[in-house]
Amino acid sequence: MKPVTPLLDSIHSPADLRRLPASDVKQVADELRAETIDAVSTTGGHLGAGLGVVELTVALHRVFDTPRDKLIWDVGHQAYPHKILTGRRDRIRTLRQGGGLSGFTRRSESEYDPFGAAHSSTSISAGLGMAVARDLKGDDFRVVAVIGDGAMSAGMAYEAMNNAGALRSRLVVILNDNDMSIAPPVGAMSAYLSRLISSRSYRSLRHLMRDVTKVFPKPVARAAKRAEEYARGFVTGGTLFEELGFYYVGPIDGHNLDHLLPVLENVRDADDGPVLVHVVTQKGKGYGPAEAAPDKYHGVTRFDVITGTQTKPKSNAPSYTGVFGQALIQEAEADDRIVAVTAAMPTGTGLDKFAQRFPSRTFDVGIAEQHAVTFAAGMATEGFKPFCAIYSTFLQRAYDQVVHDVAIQHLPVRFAIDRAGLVGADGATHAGAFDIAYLGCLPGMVLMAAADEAELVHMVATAAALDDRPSAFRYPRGDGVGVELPARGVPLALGKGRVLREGTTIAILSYGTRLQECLVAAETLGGMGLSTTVADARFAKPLDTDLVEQLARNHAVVLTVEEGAEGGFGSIVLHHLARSGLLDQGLKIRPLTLPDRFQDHEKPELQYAEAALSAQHIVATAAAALGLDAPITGVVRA
Ligand SMILES: Cc1ncc(C[n+]2csc(CCOP(=O)(O)OP(=O)(O)O)c2C)c(N)n1
Ligand SMILES: CC(=O)[C@@H](O)[C@H](O)COP(=O)(O)O
Ligand SMILES: [Mg+2]
Repeated sequence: MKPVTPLLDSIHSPADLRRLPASDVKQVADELRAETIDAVSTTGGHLGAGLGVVELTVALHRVFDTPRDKLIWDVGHQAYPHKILTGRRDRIRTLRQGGGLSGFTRRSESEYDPFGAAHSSTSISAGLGMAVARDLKGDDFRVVAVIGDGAMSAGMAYEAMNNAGALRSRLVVILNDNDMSIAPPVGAMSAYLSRLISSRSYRSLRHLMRDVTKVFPKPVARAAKRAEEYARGFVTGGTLFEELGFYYVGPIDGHNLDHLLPVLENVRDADDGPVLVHVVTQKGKGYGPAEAAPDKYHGVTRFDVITGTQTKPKSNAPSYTGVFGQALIQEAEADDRIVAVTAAMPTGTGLDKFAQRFPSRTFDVGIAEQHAVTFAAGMATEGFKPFCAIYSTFLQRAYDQVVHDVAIQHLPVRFAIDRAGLVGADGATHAGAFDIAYLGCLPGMVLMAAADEAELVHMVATAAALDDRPSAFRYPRGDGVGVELPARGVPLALGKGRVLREGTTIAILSYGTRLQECLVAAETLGGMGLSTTVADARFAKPLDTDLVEQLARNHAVVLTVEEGAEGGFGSIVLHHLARSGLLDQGLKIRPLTLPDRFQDHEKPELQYAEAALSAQHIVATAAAALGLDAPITGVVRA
């Protein structure tokens, strides 16, 4: 049953919220929470983070003049209540569905989203950029960046604060500290924030206001007060944020509107330098199941609001992530030099199981992909065998570390690249589209893509055995195809593919899990009288040049198929064929890749149809190369 929300029903934009009497604001927050829970129960998506910022969202839109004042949500996964308040309530039950609202902030979606996000720790940099641009233009809007404690583990946040402290531009940073990342937070910074909270505990409103008014005095008294402020910082030891040039306010109970509203009003009117407001919240606040298990309710499938039970789709196959985690445990049982590194995604990468088995050989470094890669490189110099498990999209952030710290030094770091290919509801920001291209151009890398879960087990073993160079193997989000798993992986012959089906006219060379679609396509082509070979390349680097040349020589048409952007596997094959002169003889080659555009959130199978990578698109492409027609039903590539 839909929640009853009379006040929320009267709010069509934050201006309506600002017109309500103060006595109504708490009820607005309660209704907003109920609406968020109900909406996410029908769509799935990120739940706990949004519930934790309901009061903060209401307070920010009430105090600041959005959208003229810029409100930037870090990651953007907590922005569903913000979307409801900013004119998108009518579409909130389309969240993350094809054609519906994005699960993150997005500039093209609303003027209330001044900066798009989904990868973490960008908000302070973006906010500072806006603040400095405002100053250069002589404008006077305010800029507020809301960043979580988990996101505060990333280097970018400190790069931005370092710059902000020096520039002294007017900027408000809200540190939303719920003492959680997706998993429990890790590291010294997290411990520091906990100490900060316990040493100051929650300040009374009287104390907070005294501190806040002390630091934002009338202009005449400003210089003297600044001296006093610095003196106070020395006496109390200050906070890290004060040392970086921010005025620190907090800790504040982020669910108490009587505290939030006056403090935000004061910092809104501050006209000197950056301010950091430390707000303490609870992830999942106000929804029992999410409060009890914030990790499990970070991202949810559809669920029953009464019981909290999430709908799990039935599957006959294990997830690739689970298979990876298990295969790595098997390898690590036999080789105590194997260690595992995750950047704040222990469950998402399957390393949670590895951590249970080998706690001292597992390293969760927090949201810090750059550090994760160089840390792994350092371990490799000492003879360890690091497996750095990072989603394809998040590894983008650590590209220079992959090049400079790993590849140039030929260090045998193993990259387990999860979420390779399209990921569905998280959309373009999370798609693993580029890793084949960005790793494929690096000299000396070994690159593999698993065609099914058994292949993945062998690739883990292959990487474990590769001691003299860096390697990477990619696999997608979701479940395998249900093949039998080997008891233990067997290292593959380096740079050798395999032929699964022999034909004479068309050759399909697959790299990754599209192999299943290629086999279906070959069957259809066979039915059309077109004899078709299907091969699994296994390696993009080193490329199986014998196999590629043989396919080119013995077939009229060669298709390459991959779940990656242009510039990846197909390009490597094309370069080889061009250089060896095999394109000079009239061979028809068709590289099938992801399209040259960012694909929106949608069900993965529809995304692949849109990308023209489904079996019927493979058939149509092969047939068209021979001047034949093979009609496509359903989604046609845009
Ligand atoms: C660069 C990057 N790495 C990893 C992630 C995956 N991720 C999304 S939210 C999140 C936890 C963020 O914690 P916090 O900032 O404290 O926000 P909370 O969910 O607690 O509100 C992580 C690890 C990401 N979005 N971006
Ligand atoms: C917001 C974010 O980046 C993560 O929560 C991400 O949505 C997780 O994706 P998976 O569900 O694929 O682990
Ligand atoms: Mg957090």
